[in-house]
Amino acid sequence: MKRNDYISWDEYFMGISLLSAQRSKDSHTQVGACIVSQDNKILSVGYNGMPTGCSDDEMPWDRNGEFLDTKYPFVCHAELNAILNHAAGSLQNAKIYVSLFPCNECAKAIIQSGIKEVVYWEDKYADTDGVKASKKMFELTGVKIRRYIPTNREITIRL
Ligand SMILES: Nc1ccn([C@H]2C[C@H](O)[C@@H](COP(=O)(O)O)O2)c(=O)n1
Ligand SMILES: [Zn+2]
Repeated sequence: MKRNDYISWDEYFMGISLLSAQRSKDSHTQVGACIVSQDNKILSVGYNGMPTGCSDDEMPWDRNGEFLDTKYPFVCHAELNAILNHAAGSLQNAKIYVSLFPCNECAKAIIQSGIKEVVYWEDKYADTDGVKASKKMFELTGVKIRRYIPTNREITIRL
């Protein structure tokens, strides 16, 4: 008999986004992203981290202080990493599952890559101009945004 308590597509892809975030070295905010084709094939994943070749141990992870002493000018966002990690093929009409609503820079990359839907977990920076700009660009370009509705399903993975 077929089991019927399997996870939904949304749970599967948001789960992968949240799992990917666990790879982040950022102690304040860990972000994960999972890009999926129209027919629910996983195309790419990413998380926020320093650019390849920039040592996680040497780069700053601070939030405050002189700009160049903080993580902000250096860290590569989860969404951008997921887009760039997709080495081959097109992202046209794809969906992106993200654990945090995209900033304006990632929004531009999402739009330019052809992604047509953003499914997000959290929008904790909704009051910032960056996120307001993202929403304006998504609206103008017809990129659908949808908040993931938590199901409260618990899955234990013993590693
Ligand atoms: N949509 C986003 C927004 C932010 N990030 C990254 C960039 C930083 O590593 C971290 C935010 O740090 P905070 O200011 O909360 O200390 O999250 C991202 O990958 N995607
Ligand atoms: Zn971003």
